Amino acid sequence: MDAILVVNAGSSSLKFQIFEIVGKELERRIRGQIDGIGARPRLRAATASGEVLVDRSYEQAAMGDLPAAIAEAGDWLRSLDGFVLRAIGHRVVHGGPNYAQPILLDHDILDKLATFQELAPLHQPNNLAPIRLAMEINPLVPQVACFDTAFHRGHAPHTDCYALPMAFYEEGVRRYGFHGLSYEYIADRIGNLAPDVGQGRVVVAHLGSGASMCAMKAGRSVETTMGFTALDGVPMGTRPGQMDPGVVLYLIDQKGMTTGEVTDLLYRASGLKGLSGISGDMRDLLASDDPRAAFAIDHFVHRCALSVGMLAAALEGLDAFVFTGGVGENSAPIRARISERLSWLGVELDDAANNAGKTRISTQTSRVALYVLPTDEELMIARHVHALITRP
Ligand SMILES: Nc1ncnc2c1ncn2[C@@H]1O[C@H](COP(=O)(O)OP(=O)(O)O)[C@@H](O)[C@H]1O
Ligand SMILES: CC(=O)OP(=O)(O)O
Ligand SMILES: [Mg+2]
Repeated sequence: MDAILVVNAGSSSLKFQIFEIVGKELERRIRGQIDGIGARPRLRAATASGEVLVDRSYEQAAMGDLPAAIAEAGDWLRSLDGFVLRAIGHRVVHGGPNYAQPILLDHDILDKLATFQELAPLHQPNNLAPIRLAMEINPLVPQVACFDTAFHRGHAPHTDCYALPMAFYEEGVRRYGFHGLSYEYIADRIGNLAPDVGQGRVVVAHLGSGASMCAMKAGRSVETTMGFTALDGVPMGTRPGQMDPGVVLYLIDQKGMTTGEVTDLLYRASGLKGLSGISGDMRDLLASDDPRAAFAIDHFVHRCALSVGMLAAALEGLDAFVFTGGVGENSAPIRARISERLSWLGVELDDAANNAGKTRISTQTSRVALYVLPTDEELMIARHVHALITRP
């Protein structure tokens, strides 16, 4: 069968899906992921009807990083029969100032995308590695990059600049924003689920290992919490979120830290992991009775609540709030903690609906509708790829 393979390398997971091309439609055939990379790696894949094809756990040392996961997932995918790959779609986190649309990849473009590696060190190298691998193994199969930054590209310049001399903006020092494929999918989903809400003022919280929020008006991004890199905004599994840049100067000047050491601290050793000293995985913190775990969760909830205030100000009001991403989709207690902090905005959580994992989790009287919508970055990528390869 004719198929599109989609690859999505996140900071703690490698997700993949295979879609069959059925005329103008796409039908999901296989969905898989290696998650818990660096903590408790596990490869799982299933058919669209839920039949488990593989479920393998690994020692942390056996799969300590994304490249190891890419190799393992690649081996497993190559063992599948029956698919004729018509294209491979990739999530590429940083598109810089010039890539605002999905693009057919060649070696030149790949080299240009590699220049953004320093702006997304946890992602970009891992996004580009499977592209290079597939180019070697399967040079005739078209490959398409879909960018996490693209959905935010319509922001007004006075909102996506930093208050630095404008020359920096011109050379690309801007607030790009990320998780755009997730937000684009959610905008589409909410537009179908509740068309009035989709036309309104919506804040979407993508809370995963990386986390950000997006303010949407009529389905378009107008503001977001992440910036030049995926370090900004709300605290994450291993990244601090918004921080005074003076701290970085202090680390370099007073502590004598090198660029590499600061990069490592900010991308891999901060956030929930750094603050708790226990883990960057929200599941571990929720299960722990160590007060440092509770402290890190308090900080996370506090910073999320502040960000919603900022984004509601950008929208001049709020009609709906959506939880998505690994934490947003799966953790009723975190949703409850954040919702509680939004009561001043007119948010009323329906506890029973929240605990039952319903799609709509606000009460009938809530001024702001609350939703839990599982994201599907891979489907969004597959749609872009399909449109691009079938374009006349
Ligand atoms: N039941 C759960 N409760 C709390 N957190 C969860 C739960 N399930 C998954 N998570 C969190 O989701 C994170 C992964 O989210 P995901 O969006 O898949 O991450 P990535 O950034 O790698 O794409 C994990 O680090 C874990 O902390
Ligand atoms: C941009 C980003 O942080 O992505 P992820 O959440 O997949 O790590
Ligand atoms: Mg992700």
